[in-house]
Amino acid sequence: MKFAQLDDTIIRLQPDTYQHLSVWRMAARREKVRCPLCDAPLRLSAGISFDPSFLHPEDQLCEWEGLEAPPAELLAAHTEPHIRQAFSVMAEVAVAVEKPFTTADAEIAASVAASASAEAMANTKAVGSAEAGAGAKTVASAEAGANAKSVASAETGANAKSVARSEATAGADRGASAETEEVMLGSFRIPKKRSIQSESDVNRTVPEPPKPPLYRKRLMPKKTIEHLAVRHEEQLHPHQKEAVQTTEGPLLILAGAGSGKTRVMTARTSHLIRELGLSPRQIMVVTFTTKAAEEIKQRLARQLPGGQARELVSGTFHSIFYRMLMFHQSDRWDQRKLLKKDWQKWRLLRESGALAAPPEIGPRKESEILEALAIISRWKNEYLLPEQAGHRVANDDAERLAQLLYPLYEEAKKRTGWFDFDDMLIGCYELLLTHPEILQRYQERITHVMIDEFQDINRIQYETVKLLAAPQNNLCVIGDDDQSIYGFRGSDPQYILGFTRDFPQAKTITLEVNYRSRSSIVGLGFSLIGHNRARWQKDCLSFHSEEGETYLFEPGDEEEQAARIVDEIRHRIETGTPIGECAILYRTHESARPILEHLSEAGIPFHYTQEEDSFYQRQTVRWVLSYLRLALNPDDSDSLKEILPTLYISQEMWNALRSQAILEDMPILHVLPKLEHWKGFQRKHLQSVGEVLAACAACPPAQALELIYEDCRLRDYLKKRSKERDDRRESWSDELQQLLATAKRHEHVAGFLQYMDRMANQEKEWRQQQPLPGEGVHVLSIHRAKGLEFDHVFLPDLIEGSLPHEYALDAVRKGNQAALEEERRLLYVAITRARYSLSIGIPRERFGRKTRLSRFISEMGR
Ligand SMILES: Nc1ncnc2c1ncn2[C@@H]1O[C@H](COP(=O)(O)OP(=O)(O)OP(=O)(O)O)[C@@H](O)[C@H]1O
Repeated sequence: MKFAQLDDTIIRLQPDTYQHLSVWRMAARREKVRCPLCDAPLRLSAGISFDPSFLHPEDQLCEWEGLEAPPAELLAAHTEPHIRQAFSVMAEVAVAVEKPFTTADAEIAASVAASASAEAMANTKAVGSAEAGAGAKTVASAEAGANAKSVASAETGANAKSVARSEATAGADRGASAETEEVMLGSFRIPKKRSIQSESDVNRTVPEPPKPPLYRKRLMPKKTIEHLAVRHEEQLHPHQKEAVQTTEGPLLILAGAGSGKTRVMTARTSHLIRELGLSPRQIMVVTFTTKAAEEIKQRLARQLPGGQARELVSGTFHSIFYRMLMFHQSDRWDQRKLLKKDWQKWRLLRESGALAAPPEIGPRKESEILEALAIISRWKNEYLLPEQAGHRVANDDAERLAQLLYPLYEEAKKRTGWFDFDDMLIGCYELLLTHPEILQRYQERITHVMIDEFQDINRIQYETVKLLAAPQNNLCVIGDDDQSIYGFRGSDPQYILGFTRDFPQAKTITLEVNYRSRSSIVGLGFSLIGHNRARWQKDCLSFHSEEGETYLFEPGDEEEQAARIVDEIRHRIETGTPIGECAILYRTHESARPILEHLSEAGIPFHYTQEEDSFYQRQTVRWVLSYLRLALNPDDSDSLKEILPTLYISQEMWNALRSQAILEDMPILHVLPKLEHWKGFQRKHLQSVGEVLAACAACPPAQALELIYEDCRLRDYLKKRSKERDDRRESWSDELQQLLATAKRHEHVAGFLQYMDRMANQEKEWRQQQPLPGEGVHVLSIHRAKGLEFDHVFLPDLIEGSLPHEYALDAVRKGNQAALEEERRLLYVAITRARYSLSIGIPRERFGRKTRLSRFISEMGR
């Protein structure tokens, strides 16, 4: 149904009220949104492809379910003018669910409030609450009103001031002016300059209400794509067939996304064996992932008799090269000596004494060493040996450090027998180069080489392949320069772009028909990628004439974005989509967390490969949660111990503190300021921390967090710490905001803490227990999605700083466009994974800050 009751008010779902969806969703979670007829708690279902509605519980039959408009008699009981009603509803909901408005809500509320008469305002319930009207100054957002109110009601008058202060900072962050004097009106603050005394004044000064967020819009491609004119009855398009049947000499297959590379590779291998009589042992097929190699083998197994497919030399570069090394030099390449992780390399450097050797290195942070190791790895992939790298002109400090460390790292490995992945590539190349007899054996045995995803090859891989393929050079490379997304690992699209220079006799075949995606999806991808300069110009045709679904949606923030995606997935599953055909592809892991939490809450199984450390285990998150735990239990010594560094208390003081607590038989938090050791200002601060935490226990969790960030000075501490560590990413700030966003969904601190504990435990399960293939939604990074396809694809956070990523924007500011081109290719890969529908999320706020639309949106569509 399209309406519901929230306390005494009838709320209606129609385009001009959609901006309240996130608030109403939260009220619904607390069972405050009910059916006016049967009083059942209603769920808000607001996905992407359909308009929102309120739903009864599945087992509740009600004759109003599905009703579009409230019956007249119901409306008659709610006669307030629309504007006043909207204001009142928003104010009430904000207080009822203790959910501060987003900035967008606040702006709308402020302008709605200002456009109604002051008198009308005075009549609304929210106006006149003494504590809210305390005349707090300089708060820029309506959030502050709600906060000030709940803090005051928790009888922490002193804190109201500081919450207001912290909100002012947050408001200023989001671009609102914190300088303007304001007055309280209900839960809202209106700039004092805007008189609310007379209607005519109001009319003169009222700003236009901001554009309401877009619920959903069809995104049409800038460039129209033609459809394949002639449908071919056969399994292969004539160009695909030509690629399959061209078996002698070098061959470059330039293939657009979804144009059938995997199909061609399988058909070509099968053709070589079945038609030309080659043994599978003569064919080497290199794929980018082990999974892709397996897929080709499985497809071949269906076509070839008796286990022949298993004899094919196939796999990733690393796996094939490693097998060769093990065969010829097994003692040198013992797998137990493989440095798989960066921290192992760092430890090796540290323990070998390399870091202490040359004085130029000086004391270095772990992050600097790891950055230098990444540069070393890139150099090795480019086959730049230590001496050559040492002669390069270093671009920055990180490269200078890498130049110093490179020979030391190589020396340390040599001495101890350890090796890394890059050594395997170099090892194989040098083995073939220095042992002509071994090379000749391979050259005679392997007569045909095929390489998939050639756009992501690096120099050392390419040089090795050239050795193996010689002298016949039956080398078939397949790739799409537009899908080159591993620049940071030393891959370079220049190799695919320069293949015909290296092999002038090479034949080039272009596959231009996209068989995978519906036409508007193909069009969006093609329009976008056309903005890259460093690429082969290709035409693009769509096999399918149906348009498909391409949506932009604009949720208030990342939480609402996650809720919308999950509602849409639930709807798709209910209408028959297999669950494994839905995929959420993200640029960075921060985008995944709210989505995983919402999927978990909705009980929808998902596949997720954790690539980074757990959000819930990060130091900043642990500190914040420990503060909250201490607020609930001042005797929680583990939590106090955890936050000691943030209070500038050394571990030595810990014993004194514990003894004192036992002596005085008092909670440890209460003993804290009493120790004799403290200087005046420190004692004062510790005293205030105790008081603030006592107040936090009674606050809604979002307000409690604000108090901890500001009044316990956790934000100051984190800022200082990150400056000292020269941490340019400042990820702590995003972490604080993510916690705040999650806290806003909870009513009580205890409930929020329980939820976070549950998520932390579930996250461990997410890592270990994956649903069976096809039985879960896929949540994966765009990098990992390469080569895959799904019916419905969701792309969250298409905003500046996320995609394109901040580091690419930084590079652009320094005049380097290459990173931006790689970001564009990443988005191209993401778009072209979708068969039927593509939904792009643009949250208006993220991490509590206003966002800007990704520049890529206007490049691809309108
Ligand atoms: N000739 C064809 N007729 C019908 N369907 C085809 C044909 N060629 C390929 N397809 C289908 O198109 C889809 C994309 O094919 P495939 O995965 O081989 O493309 P790809 O070029 O490897 O894609 P990408 O590089 O984007 O990962 C698959 O579902 C495949 O079955």
